[in-house]
Amino acid sequence: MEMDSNSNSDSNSNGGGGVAESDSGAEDLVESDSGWRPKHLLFTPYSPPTQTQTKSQSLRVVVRRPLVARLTKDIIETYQICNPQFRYSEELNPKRYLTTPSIGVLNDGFDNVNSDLILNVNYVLINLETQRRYIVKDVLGHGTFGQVAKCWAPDTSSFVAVKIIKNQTAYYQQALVEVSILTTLNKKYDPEDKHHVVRIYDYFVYQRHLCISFELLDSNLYELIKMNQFRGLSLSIVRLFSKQILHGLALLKDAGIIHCDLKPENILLCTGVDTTDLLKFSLGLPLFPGASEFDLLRRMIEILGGQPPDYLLKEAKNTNKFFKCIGSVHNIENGEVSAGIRSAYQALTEEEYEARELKKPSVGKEYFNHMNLEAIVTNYPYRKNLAKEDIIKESQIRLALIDFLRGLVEFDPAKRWSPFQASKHPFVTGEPFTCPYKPPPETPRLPVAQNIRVDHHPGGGHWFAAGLSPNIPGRNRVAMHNSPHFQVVPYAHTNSYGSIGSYGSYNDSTGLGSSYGSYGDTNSMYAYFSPVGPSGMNMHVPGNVSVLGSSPDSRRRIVHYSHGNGIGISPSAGNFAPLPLGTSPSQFTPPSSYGQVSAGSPGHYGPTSPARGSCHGSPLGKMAAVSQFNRRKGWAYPGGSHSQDSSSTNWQGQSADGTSSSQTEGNSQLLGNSPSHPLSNSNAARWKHHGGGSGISAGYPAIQSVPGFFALGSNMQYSHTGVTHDKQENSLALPDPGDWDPNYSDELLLQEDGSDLNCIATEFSKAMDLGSAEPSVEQGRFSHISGTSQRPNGPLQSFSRLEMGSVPSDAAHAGYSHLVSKPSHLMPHASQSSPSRLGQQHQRYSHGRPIAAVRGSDWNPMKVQPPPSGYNSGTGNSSFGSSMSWGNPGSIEPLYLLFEHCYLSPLVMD
Ligand SMILES: Nc1ncnc2c1ncn2[C@@H]1O[C@H](COP(=O)(O)OP(=O)(O)OP(=O)(O)O)[C@@H](O)[C@H]1O
Repeated sequence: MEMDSNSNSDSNSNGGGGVAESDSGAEDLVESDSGWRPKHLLFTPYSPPTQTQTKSQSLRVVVRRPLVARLTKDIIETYQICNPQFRYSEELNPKRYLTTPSIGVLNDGFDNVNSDLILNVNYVLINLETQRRYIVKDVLGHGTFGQVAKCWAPDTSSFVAVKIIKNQTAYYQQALVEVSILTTLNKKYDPEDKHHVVRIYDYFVYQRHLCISFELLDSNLYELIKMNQFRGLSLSIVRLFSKQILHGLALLKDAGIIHCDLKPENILLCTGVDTTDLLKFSLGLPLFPGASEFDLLRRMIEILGGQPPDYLLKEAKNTNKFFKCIGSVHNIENGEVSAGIRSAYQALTEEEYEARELKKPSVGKEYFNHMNLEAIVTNYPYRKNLAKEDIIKESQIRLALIDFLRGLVEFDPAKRWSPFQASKHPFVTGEPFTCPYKPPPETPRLPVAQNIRVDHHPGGGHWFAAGLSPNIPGRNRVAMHNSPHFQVVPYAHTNSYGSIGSYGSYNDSTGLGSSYGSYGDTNSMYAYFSPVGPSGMNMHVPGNVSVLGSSPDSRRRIVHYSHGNGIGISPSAGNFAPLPLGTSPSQFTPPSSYGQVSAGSPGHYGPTSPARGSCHGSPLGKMAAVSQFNRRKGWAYPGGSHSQDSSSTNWQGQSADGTSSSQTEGNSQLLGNSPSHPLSNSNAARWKHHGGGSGISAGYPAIQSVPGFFALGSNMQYSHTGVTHDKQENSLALPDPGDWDPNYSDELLLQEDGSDLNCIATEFSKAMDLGSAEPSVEQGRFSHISGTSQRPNGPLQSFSRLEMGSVPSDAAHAGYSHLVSKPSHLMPHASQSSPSRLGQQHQRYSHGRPIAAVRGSDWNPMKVQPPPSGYNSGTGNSSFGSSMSWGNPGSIEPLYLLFEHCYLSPLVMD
């Protein structure tokens, strides 16, 4: 072959040369004409080649492409040289599947056995309404709800992350809630993208899968910690993260949203973190690596030196499971706790628990020799070779950290700091720490949902509007839904509640430690809903009452959300449906004995899935569980339930007397003093040190973030009002979980608590018209971004500051029409005029999640008992057990505050 013979020429000298060159051919001609003339050859005057020469020359073109190029990027050309008949066609390419398993067994072969859309590289997702295309390039991650793919959006010449929801009803519906929440947060609460909430760009249905397009972010916190070999992060990074997370939480609080799945995987980084800063200090301590609820509670009581207050224990569902009554509950009859009076409850010992429950509790191993927070933190070995003054400085920061943590994990929700209060802590602000921290009064909150207006976009690529339905056995594509008047109405589970808090992953759910750290306010919200009204949301604000509705027509049904119910958490964040699927176990937890939704478990749902787990079949999961707490708290949820029709698949109006007393922000101020944390509880002392312990074995339930103690943002209360509710007329035969979950039964739902038939807000998603995630472009946004350290390379898209769902009409007004080629659901951030964005993304992804945290040799190893020489210890002691092993993420319980479905994207180094 010509290519082969020429490949021995001096191609190496021109490895990166052009496609074809003719130098050597010319030399040959000269030689053949005049023989060998060594000296003169180089300087022979130029003369145009003769015809013969030209012909000869064309026959001897040398392709000086390097072999590797010819066999890779030039392979098609090479093939054609080998075989002139060869014609390339993209279709001949073998598909590189990104989804596992990749065998199509559902949804006409589009979905695998897990109801995941089978993706391959270059698979094109299309928003059929806008014709916007998303070309799949890679998979970024998996979650309970589906896959997240890195996609190229040709429209905007940018990469985005597209979450492709499993083709199942519950997931679809819950994902719509995610869309609602994020749209609201983006547009209404954080139009300038200052609060570290991921931006949503678009959503649509493709091949029966709801697809949600997000800004592309980077690694998640779990990956970062993992890369650092689970040794924690430097205090400065912890501080930075805390600050940004708290800002995000504060926003959620204002929006009346509770994040129920805080875990490292749900904190995404914006850019690579400067890992050199990891070299200063590390405190990667999983404070509560509980292997079971019992174990978790035991650790919390021991390490924090207290226990939940009696007024909570009195109401908690599972108090009897973990506590024994040792005193009179008289003093707490009215929800009061008298200071100084010994608790009426004492935590069970391991033996007592076993005797009561007839099973041994799973108990994980102990990592610390010191069994209270102060000792653990202060005795953590200092980095070796640290100068004395640095040790003093760091010890001060550690004290601040202890106080900070105390405020976050305070047992008593009445004393627990709000995100805003926590964000002012010296540990976060970097100010000198004067112990104890006195939090400032909570800022007055915005009335929840006030002025929110969500346009209804029935044709907006919606699943139903597109005439599609999820893959529900017995139900096919739903043509009847293909109506402009159709409004997505999820199936109803008005009577479903999981256990309190976010511990669907436990084998035994506890009633403790839920997210009851909220205060009510006196605002109320009405939600109007019409099954037929194509109109937008209509707000009416009578006094301090905000109204969220979808139609003014007479068929509306009204829900009155009162925020005046005192301490207790909103059952549903009011204007959003609860999370029907609960949470997924973090990777950062012990292995779960429950099967999380996994690629290999078709039809199996997460531990708090609609079908199983601690929700007892509840599709509502934790949000609903919270309502149960409120319901039990008389002042939080007065009166009984008055569901109109608990079995209806449609929106169920709620009634309430509206007279519930309010515990307003003022209360929180009063109660929000610096918590004192005396190791007063006798239980703390009673917990034995389980040195070495039994270790964490497979089959342990996953431990979520500590239930309740991290849910700082909650303020919406749900209560009954006297409002009557129109019955939904257009009752659609919407799917029941029994249709798709073989293990579902109504009995299971009722089994939990038959009185809870009108548990709140799962229905709200029915009333929640999803505004399109249409962005607008604002001049200010660009300058803002360039002027701040927040996501400097982040998206330049912004949603309208106006009403949610409004068409992106202000782009032109803002003078940015040149950036928007056409009205777009997608942000224009990655337009050609935004090279930094593209560059950034490239940079981020070409590294394949570029955060690399390499611990220097001067780090304290985590296995430090006794501490290696050269380590300083603040007290001269090492506090770590010799058995401590940090290599197994499964044994670590995170101390991180994380968001589910409202991803924070916090991490840009100052
Ligand atoms: N915008 C994004 N940019 C980059 N990666 C992302 C983005 N969104 C999600 N991911 C990756 O995909 C993973 C799964 O996403 P996500 O948590 O949203 O799914 P999920 O089904 O809601 O998960 P779960 O409910 O189990 O937490 C994340 O942990 C993250 O690694």
